[in-house]
Amino acid sequence: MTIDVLNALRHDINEIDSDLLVLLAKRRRISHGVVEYKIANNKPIRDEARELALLEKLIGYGKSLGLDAYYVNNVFQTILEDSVLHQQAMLQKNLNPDALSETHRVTYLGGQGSYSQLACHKYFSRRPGKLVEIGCTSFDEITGKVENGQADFGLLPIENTSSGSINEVFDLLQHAQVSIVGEVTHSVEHCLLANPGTQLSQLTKLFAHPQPFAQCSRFLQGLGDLQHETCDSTSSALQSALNTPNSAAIGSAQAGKNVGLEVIKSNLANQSENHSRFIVVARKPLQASKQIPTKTSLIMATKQQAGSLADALMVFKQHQINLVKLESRPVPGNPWEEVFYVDLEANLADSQVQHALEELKEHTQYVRVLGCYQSESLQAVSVNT
Ligand SMILES: O=C(O)C(=O)C[C@]1(C(=O)O)C=C[C@@H](O)C=C1
Repeated sequence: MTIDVLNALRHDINEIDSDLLVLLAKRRRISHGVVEYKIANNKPIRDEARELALLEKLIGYGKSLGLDAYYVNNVFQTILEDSVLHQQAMLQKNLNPDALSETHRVTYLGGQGSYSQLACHKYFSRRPGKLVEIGCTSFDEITGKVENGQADFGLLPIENTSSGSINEVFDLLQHAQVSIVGEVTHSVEHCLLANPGTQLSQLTKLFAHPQPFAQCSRFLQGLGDLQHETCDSTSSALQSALNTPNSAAIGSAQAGKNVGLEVIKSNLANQSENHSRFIVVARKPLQASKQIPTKTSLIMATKQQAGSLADALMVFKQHQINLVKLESRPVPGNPWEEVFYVDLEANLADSQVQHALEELKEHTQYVRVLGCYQSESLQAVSVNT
């Protein structure tokens, strides 16, 4: 085969790929039309029976074209996830027209290439409008900018599959005057990034935010005696590595590429599936539609008596509310007192949630709702392939 033949084949592939994109954009536009029907008829956005029927039909058709079921299923699950999340975001915009304006001023930790920036792009890609990004160097600064109106939204990492809950953010939520209005999960693929030509064996110093250090602890133990320097954010770690000979930073491959650092080792995280969940906060709460899956987050301090936490949790059971997260944190200045962070798989507007909150008062010193928001963890429908 000559190079001309290869070029001709690549040209054909390019054309097909462009056609696929045109069709995907067209599909998305049509699904936006479906939202209007669902809003007008008060129907849930997600229709799992329709998704199942669609996937089964496509898998069958794919087989007749020589495409295996696994491949077809994967491609269309991705398309459906995009479709559902887009529709849900549209519905939320429809419900909160003033809060979700044409320009979103968003503040997050770090700058170019930080994981928070990647998560911010993912979240706002489904919420059309001009994005004005404001990088910060601490979580306090993020909530501060939201509180004083310099930013409309703030993005805070709250938990990670390798390192667990991010306590600093939970503690901040005790006093910050913000509401949780959304969440986004982003996969975090840590790499060791160094100036081009640097070998692993030459490294004497490592820069990273405390979170990547914690999430890659097993890999780092195996590296021996390297000096660790903690940085405010992954972006500042990258800059430090860039300016320090025989050093490296922990960050994403994309972030390294943006600033001219090379990947010298990838897949560093303790868990192969390393994901971070971020919450999106705003000054005022947003209304969350009952047509989409939602979470309600709250903080409560139980009474200082035996069994009060169990009694409080029983309230959720009695009202058949699924509790998906429970985290305890000390109260600053009050030794041995704890507050509990609770995520419920429910909508604040549901009557059973309202009743539960009322009953909860009997077993707690205080309860504060942090927000009710669209849950972005979508469970894919399961198809027999
Ligand atoms: O058919 C619908 O009801 C749609 O909203 C479209 C669509 C899709 O993209 O195919 C999206 C969401 C539903 O869960 C099912 C299907």
